[in-house]
Amino acid sequence: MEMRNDEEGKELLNSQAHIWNHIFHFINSMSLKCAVQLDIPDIIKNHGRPMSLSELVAALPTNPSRSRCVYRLMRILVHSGFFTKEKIPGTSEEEEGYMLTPASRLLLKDESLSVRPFLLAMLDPILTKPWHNVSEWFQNDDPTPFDTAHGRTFWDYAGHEPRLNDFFNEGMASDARLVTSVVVKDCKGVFEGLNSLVDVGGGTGTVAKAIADAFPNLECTVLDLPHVVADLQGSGNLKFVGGDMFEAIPSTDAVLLKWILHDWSDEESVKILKRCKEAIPSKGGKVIIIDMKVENNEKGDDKSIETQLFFDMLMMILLTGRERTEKEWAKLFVDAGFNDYKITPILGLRSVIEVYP
Ligand SMILES: C[S@@+](CC[C@H](N)C(=O)[O-])C[C@H]1O[C@@H](n2cnc3c(N)ncnc32)[C@H](O)[C@@H]1O
Ligand SMILES: O=c1cc(-c2ccc(O)cc2)oc2c(O)c(O)ccc12
Repeated sequence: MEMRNDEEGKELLNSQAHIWNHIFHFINSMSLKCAVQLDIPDIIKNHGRPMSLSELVAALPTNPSRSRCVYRLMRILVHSGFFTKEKIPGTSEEEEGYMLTPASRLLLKDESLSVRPFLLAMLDPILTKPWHNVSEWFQNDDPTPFDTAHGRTFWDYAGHEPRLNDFFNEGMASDARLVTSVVVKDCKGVFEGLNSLVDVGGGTGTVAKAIADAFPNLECTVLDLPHVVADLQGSGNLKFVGGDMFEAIPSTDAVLLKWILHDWSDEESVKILKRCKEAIPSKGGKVIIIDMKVENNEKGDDKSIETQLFFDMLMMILLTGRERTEKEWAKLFVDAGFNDYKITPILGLRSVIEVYP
């Protein structure tokens, strides 16, 4: 390629930088994974004041010859907003130490809304391997790149690999704590008047437990795959049932589907919704969906557009699912035989969608 004038030269350099930044994006994720595996966020938090590089190196289980490399790791993570550098009180003016930011606080081990389990799961070779099989999958007829990489479905793999199962269920539970705190506080009306609720694909029961506690007269049941609920004990108005939502859902006034339908294709989602319709009364029954409603928009700098595109790709690579616009949600409801729906945005991209028979 020949450079013809200044404008073209500038464009060429910008294009090269654009490609380099895309090629090297994984360095941000992997540097963060390394910091989390070394427990750097917890070490800095426990230090209680800005932590100098030498204090950090001394607290880490690393080879002493790596101290300059710790500096380089921290430098990229300061740049990407996971740590800041602040003056250390009581030291000479130049001395600076590392502090947490709101983002690295969400990576602490004992933070109730911690994203740590998801970070470790997402960047584990089990879940990064399928990304190397995407072009192969485009040319074969496997259900997902995950199947191409591992020879079985995500849910089957999770049932046989406790590490993935534990990270995944822990990650889901921390997200469930965040969403439930909002739903139980701001969407009380959604559950009022109901006597029973089945949380289908309710995982380890974080959401159902919070709802059961907030509404003591509501009988709550978690239905999930047998390996997920095997060791879980219900109490009071909460119980756990092992089963398959494609086969049957226990009769109930309302079914809750939180982060379920985006895991599945339209055909599979219609099947699930039909099972839900069979489980609820045709008068007064409803399905309560908590999921993303996305905009049909791939342009723009808005961070939330990037998040929705990432989630949509994640659903394509690991599962057979997708993120949906309001029009796409409405088509699912009609195809499953429902008559009406109401969407209430609750948290960022996520909404409560009440669907009526
Ligand atoms: C993305 S997670 C959502 C968990 C929970 N609803 C939440 O939002 O925290 C999907 C859940 O569906 C469950 N699941 C997958 N296939 C299922 C099936 N055939 N029947 C019942 N549950 C299933 C998984 O075990 C998992 O707990
Ligand atoms: O495999 C996943 C991961 C997530 C996920 C990752 C990171 C976060 O901060 C939040 C969520 O979410 C998933 C999900 O909602 C799902 O239905 C299936 C798989 C995953």
